[in-house]
Amino acid sequence: MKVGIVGSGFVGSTAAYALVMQGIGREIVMVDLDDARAAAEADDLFHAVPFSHPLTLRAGNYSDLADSHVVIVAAGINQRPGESRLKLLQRNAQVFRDVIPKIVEHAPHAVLIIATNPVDIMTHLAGEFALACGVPTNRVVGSGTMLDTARFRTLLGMHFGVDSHHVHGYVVGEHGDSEVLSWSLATIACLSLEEYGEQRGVELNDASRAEIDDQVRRAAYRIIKGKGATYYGIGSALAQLVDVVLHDQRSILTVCSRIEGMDGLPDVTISMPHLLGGEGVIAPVPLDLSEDESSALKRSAGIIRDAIDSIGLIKM
Ligand SMILES: NC(=O)C1=CN([C@@H]2O[C@H](COP(=O)(O)OP(=O)(O)OC[C@H]3O[C@@H](n4cnc5c(N)ncnc54)[C@H](O)[C@@H]3O)[C@@H](O)[C@H]2O)C=CC1
Ligand SMILES: CC(=O)C(=O)O
Repeated sequence: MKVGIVGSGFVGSTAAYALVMQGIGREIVMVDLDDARAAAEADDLFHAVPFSHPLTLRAGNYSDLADSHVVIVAAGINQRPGESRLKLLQRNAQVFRDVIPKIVEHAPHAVLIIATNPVDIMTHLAGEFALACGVPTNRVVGSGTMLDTARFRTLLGMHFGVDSHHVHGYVVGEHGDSEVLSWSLATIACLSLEEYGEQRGVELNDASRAEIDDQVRRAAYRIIKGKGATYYGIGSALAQLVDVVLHDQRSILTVCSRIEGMDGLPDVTISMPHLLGGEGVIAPVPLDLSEDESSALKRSAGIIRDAIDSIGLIKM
């Protein structure tokens, strides 16, 4: 099972590392505008194989992506400290005009997993470019709010003293400043957070909610200020997505995909829980959000829609 990675910087190479460590896939090909960087990352990663799982890993060009089952796209620029993801839009849209048609030309049957920011809009663009080349939009999936959901679950787990694997709760909407934490639906052991907290004697007051909200929403800003980039969380999320596709796992994850006409949202690519399998998106799963969360989701969808409109018609 072959996995391509286009954009072999921090995110692309950390995703490759997570694949190697977990033995996901049998062959990995790393592509980058900067050939020397892709070659160096591939060499370094290949030396981890004897300590993990047998697979082959090498740098290549677009034609080497032929027969890939999945291609991760992490090409483009990253935020500078203090910069929002939306600020990257024009420059990364230009990168996608270059890379998506080349990927689709050489790997027409692959599921594309998009990580480049702003990921909702880049996934929308990738979907349009791919569709123009005959690839259905269900095969274009963005990592969306998988990372934000992981951050939310981690912090709730810490607050309540529970392993985050046993905390269920989603972040939906934009992977960005307007994202929506679905507090009203979060559960531990099938109990609402309030019920679980009451049982265990752990209070969840307005101040702790605000603190968790800030820690989730502003996580990337803080990490980028401290070390220039985030990559371990997203690398792990991307590896999970590859695993889901390669093994047709039918998992439910908060990826982003193009959603047309759901719950009064505009035609937009946005993160919601989605059922995912070997061909990418099977279906989004609408949530019964509270009134406030539902309004916040509509607002978030409007921000994504405006950003899509701001780059004008798709031209390749
Ligand atoms: N979706 C998410 O949750 C996350 C997304 N990101 C995003 O991932 C992207 C990559 O971030 P990093 O890996 O940290 O950046 P990086 O700068 O380390 O790597 C980006 C790579 O893309 C390559 N590249 C640029 N233009 C290209 C082109 N036309 N064709 C092929 N390769 C090209 C560059 O040479 C570079 O190696 C950024 O947009 C960042 O914001 C980062 C973290 C989380
Ligand atoms: C950079 C980014 O999108 C994140 O860490 O959430």
